[in-house]
Amino acid sequence: MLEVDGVSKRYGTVRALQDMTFAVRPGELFGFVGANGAGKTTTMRIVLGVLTADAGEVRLDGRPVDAARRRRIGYMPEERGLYPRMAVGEQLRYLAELHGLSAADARASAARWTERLGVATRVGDEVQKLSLGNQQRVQLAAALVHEPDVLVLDEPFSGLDPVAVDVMSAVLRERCDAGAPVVFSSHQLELVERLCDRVGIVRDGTMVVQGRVDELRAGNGGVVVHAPDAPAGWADTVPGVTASRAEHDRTVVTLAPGADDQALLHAALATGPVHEFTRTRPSLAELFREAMDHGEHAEGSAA
Ligand SMILES: Nc1ncnc2c1ncn2[C@@H]1O[C@H](COP(=O)(O)OP(=O)(O)OP(=O)(O)O)[C@@H](O)[C@H]1O
Repeated sequence: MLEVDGVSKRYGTVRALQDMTFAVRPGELFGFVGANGAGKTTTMRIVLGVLTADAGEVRLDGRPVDAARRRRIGYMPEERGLYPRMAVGEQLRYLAELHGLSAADARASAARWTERLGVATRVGDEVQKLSLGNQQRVQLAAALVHEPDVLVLDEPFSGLDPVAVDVMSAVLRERCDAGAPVVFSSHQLELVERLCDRVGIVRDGTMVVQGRVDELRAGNGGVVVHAPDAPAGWADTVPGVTASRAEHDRTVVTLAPGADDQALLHAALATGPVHEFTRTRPSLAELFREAMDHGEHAEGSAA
């Protein structure tokens, strides 16, 4: 389990992180989202020890992350950081050996990951000669080549074509299924929604929303009702309804988190026939916008 606990960080007068707190469990894919400058990269750099926190602690399996524990983390930094003039295979073997693998294991691991990530034919080429998307595949191979127990990836999907997105998604899911905690940042919210078990939304250096994707989406639900004989405002007095509006011949109702939709259904049926009663769920993008607008603290499920 990877825990970021009460981490704060300033760059001079800029407050980059304020009491940043979240945990990623073994076998969990955690999506880290937030506006530009929200503090995602700073958090990841602190996890990897590239930066030191002013306050708070990062723990791996309950213990502060020291040099030995840090070696168990696979990291894809935002600034990437491969050696442009070194050949792909040589670079991966070097990184694996740097993390303690024997020469034979490093060779086998580099071969396995370049094959898995579709860059096996490029092992002899300098990194700078690869397209950006292929460099990114190599960057993921670099994060994985020492067989880490934990993955921390800063925007691994940016700039990838749809096929590469599928490869990257499959590999991340695979590592999770093997029991690793995996955290990655992304601005591609549809992808995060589809891929992640849990998400955290960061605003101004603080985690403002976190929870299971399905629970967060279910918690703020709405209902579209088509009850043609219902009088205007029929839903307004139903318990649990926080807002309702007419949209063409439908009523669009917002329910409070956890409200019973059956009370609404009974109220609709009491007005006459009901031809449609559909639960709608906000997308992660809508939840994100809401979190940016309001910024209140909200917990989807216990962290
Ligand atoms: N080296 C630095 N010196 C001064 N301020 C910095 C430095 N690095 C980051 N910051 C500031 O810290 C805040 C958090 O930046 P950070 O890069 O962590 O955000 P981010 O969520 O990763 O953003 P993005 O989505 O744009 O990558 C921002 O206000 C940024 O301007």
